[in-house]
Amino acid sequence: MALENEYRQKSEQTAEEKTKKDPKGKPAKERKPSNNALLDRLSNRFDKKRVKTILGIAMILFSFFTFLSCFSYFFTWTSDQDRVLDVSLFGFLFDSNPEPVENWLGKFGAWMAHLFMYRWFGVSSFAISFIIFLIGFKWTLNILLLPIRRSIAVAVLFMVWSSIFLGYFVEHIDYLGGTFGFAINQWLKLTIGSFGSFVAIVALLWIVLVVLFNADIMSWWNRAKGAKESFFEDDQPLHTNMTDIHVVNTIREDQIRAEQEAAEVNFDEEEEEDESYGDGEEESFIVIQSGAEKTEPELEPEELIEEDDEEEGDFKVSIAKTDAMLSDDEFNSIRQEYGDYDPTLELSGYLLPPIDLLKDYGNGQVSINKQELEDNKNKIVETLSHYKIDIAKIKATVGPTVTLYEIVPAPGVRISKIKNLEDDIALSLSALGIRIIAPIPGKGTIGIEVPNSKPDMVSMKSLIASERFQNSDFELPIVMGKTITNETYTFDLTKAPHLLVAGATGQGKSVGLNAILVSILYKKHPAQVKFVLVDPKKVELTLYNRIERHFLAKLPGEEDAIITDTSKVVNTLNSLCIEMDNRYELLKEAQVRTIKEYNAKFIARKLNPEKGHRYLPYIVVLIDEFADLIMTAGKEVEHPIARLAQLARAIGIHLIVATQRPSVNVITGMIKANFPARIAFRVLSKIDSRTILDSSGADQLIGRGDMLISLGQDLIRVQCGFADTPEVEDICKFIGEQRAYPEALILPEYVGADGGEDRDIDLDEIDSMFADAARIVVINNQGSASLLQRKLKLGYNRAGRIVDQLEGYGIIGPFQGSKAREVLFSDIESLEEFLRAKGIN
Ligand SMILES: Nc1ncnc2c1ncn2[C@@H]1O[C@H](COP(=O)(O)OP(=O)(O)OP(=O)(O)O)[C@@H](O)[C@H]1O
Repeated sequence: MALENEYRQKSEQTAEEKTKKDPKGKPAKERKPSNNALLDRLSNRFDKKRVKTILGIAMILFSFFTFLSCFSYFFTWTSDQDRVLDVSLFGFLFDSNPEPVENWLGKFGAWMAHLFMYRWFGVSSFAISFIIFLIGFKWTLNILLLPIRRSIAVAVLFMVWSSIFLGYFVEHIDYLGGTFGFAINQWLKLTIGSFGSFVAIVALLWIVLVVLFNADIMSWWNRAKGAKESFFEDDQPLHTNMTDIHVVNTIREDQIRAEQEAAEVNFDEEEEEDESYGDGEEESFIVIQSGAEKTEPELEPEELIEEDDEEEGDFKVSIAKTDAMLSDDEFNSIRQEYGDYDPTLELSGYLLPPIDLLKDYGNGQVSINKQELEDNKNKIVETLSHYKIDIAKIKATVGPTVTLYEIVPAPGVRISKIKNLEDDIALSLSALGIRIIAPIPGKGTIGIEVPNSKPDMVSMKSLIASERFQNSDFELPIVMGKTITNETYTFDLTKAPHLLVAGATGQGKSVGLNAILVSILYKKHPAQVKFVLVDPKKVELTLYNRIERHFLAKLPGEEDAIITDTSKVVNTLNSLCIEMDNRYELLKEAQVRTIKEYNAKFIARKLNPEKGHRYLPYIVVLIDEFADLIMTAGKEVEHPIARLAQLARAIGIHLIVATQRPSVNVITGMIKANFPARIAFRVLSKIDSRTILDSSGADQLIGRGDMLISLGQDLIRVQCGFADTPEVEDICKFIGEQRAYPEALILPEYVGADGGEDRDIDLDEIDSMFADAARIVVINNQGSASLLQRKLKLGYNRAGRIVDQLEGYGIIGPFQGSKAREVLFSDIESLEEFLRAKGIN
């Protein structure tokens, strides 16, 4: 119905327009065309598209002309050269010599061929004809034979190179390398000699291949051995299978469509018989002549835009034409030209730090002291024999700092008996840091780890340069150190997915954190990963200030990216929670489950940036001195950390939390549950070791980078890689001096804690029993109104109000249905500190 009405309205409008026409049937505006209208029509006639088409035809002709004249040059140059040598085109075309030239395309052909073949690039100049033809063809027929920009780049670079190449080998045939190739070779041979020139030319070819195709020679060779592929498919190794791509960059697609539309407009214009009737708008419709009003049923009413009738009874209908569709080939060729999205493009010249910024400590080999091994073995066997434990077999594996003695006990020996002898064996070996692993998982032997008297240092250089690390295809590769069997220990932070690091002061924690950061810096581009660094000690991470605009993220309006102030930590963590929620929203819209899938889709241009999609870098949040933070900010930090730890793995936010004091009020159950991956440097007590690792062992480490890593399953003893502060400084300097983004990655704004959760609760309104109620819920570890009712003899309503206030202050968690509310303070001391800070008694 609505469509019918619309159609009727349009018919009426047309009738009105008809009455405006003069008796001869011409539209009123056409009767006296003003000068302006004429000008408009002229400019319409010579619009950009038409000029392009004309130029395109000229270019195609010219390309054929240059091709033929150059081709004929091979046969005619000997007789023509005298005449074209050193004369201008004009002088040559209008000289008085009546004798014809030999070139098949006359004087102009002879002159052009001489220019291309002799004066410019020799035979390689055919590339010029090819480029002109390609552009002409595109402009004329709007058909892309090959990706234009890429083809020009390929043609020009190869033209230059082959001209030099031919000039090197065949000096006496001028038209092979042209004057360009000849002159460059002259200069090269003079400067670096004949052999040097040859090497330079080969190197230049390599550079050209790398520049154009990011050439990986070996993979080409392998592919060449396999299937035969087309030239331009071959040279774009990054492209995914084109047929899989369903969405193209919409801006680009619209442009192409608009261009095609424009092309047809002009075409229609010429078809029209009475051009004086057409104005710019009318020209964009196909004109269908019909006998009478019968056309109506065949048209969608909304498509009918205008009727332009000259004679009564005749019915001329204009319909809006539908959008032109690209053929599959056209679509793919455009996409080929555009290529995948490259997140690193903005800093495309970025260089990863070179390995020589790191120092060698030792020769990277484990030094073996046979005498020591023998002595230790004897002492172990002796000690055990004192306790009547017989050994069937003993074997030693020497690591950088520790040697593992594997024992196969005689049948009938109880394993726990050996385990209990830890201290006795340590005494007999007079060594610290003996650890007994009974049994070694998956081996059926008992391990005794004994520190070497002269431990070897593991340099970060040897780890970074290791094949295992360099060949790893992890998303966030970390190389931590060497295991007891001297293997490089690497893991993927995204799989961890969060790390808890603990160790008493001076045991190598800061060095370990540097190893983590350095690993990522040696493998990742600034577009791929960002760090949020929290350093309450204010001195440990300041080195990384230099890479702020490359690798760091910060809150809007903040001066420093490295956070040293506790209150800012709370804001930053909450801001990260917002970023997490935003990222989940993006993932939902993209219908993917992880950041990896999301980025892959974005790179393949399947997600539209206009809809808020963007390439998502990983965010690594590193918090040093977590204990300090918990002491000052309490639950305010614990809460967002727990939230991030629970949810952030899929959207690429990974936490590394380090602490000197791994006590239970710092590493609470909530934190522990969400940090399955733990690294323990030496701690001072068994209890601390249990808190961090859920087992003892960290208290028996020897310090100086000796550590235990648990990524969820087994405990692995690793000697941490060492990179000294000046080395880290050099790496940061190297990165910092390169071109950077205008600023650090800006995190979403968060209305701070001072203005956040407890802002809407007025201190004056706080119940006089609030502090007591808070103590009761913390002591009883139960956040319920009924508890307060009972203990404080309160009415239901007042107890309910106090519970709301406790929640508002972050002392208890939100309402959880039938479950009791979670109490967010684990001990009364931290609550008292919190209450004092808030001025509540
Ligand atoms: N992997 C290692 N190899 C060799 N020596 C190391 C290693 N790690 C640490 N050390 C030595 O131990 C010293 C202290 O290390 P580090 O500064 O990392 O301790 P820390 O645990 O961070 O102490 P704090 O918590 O007080 O900052 C270093 O200066 C270095 O001499």
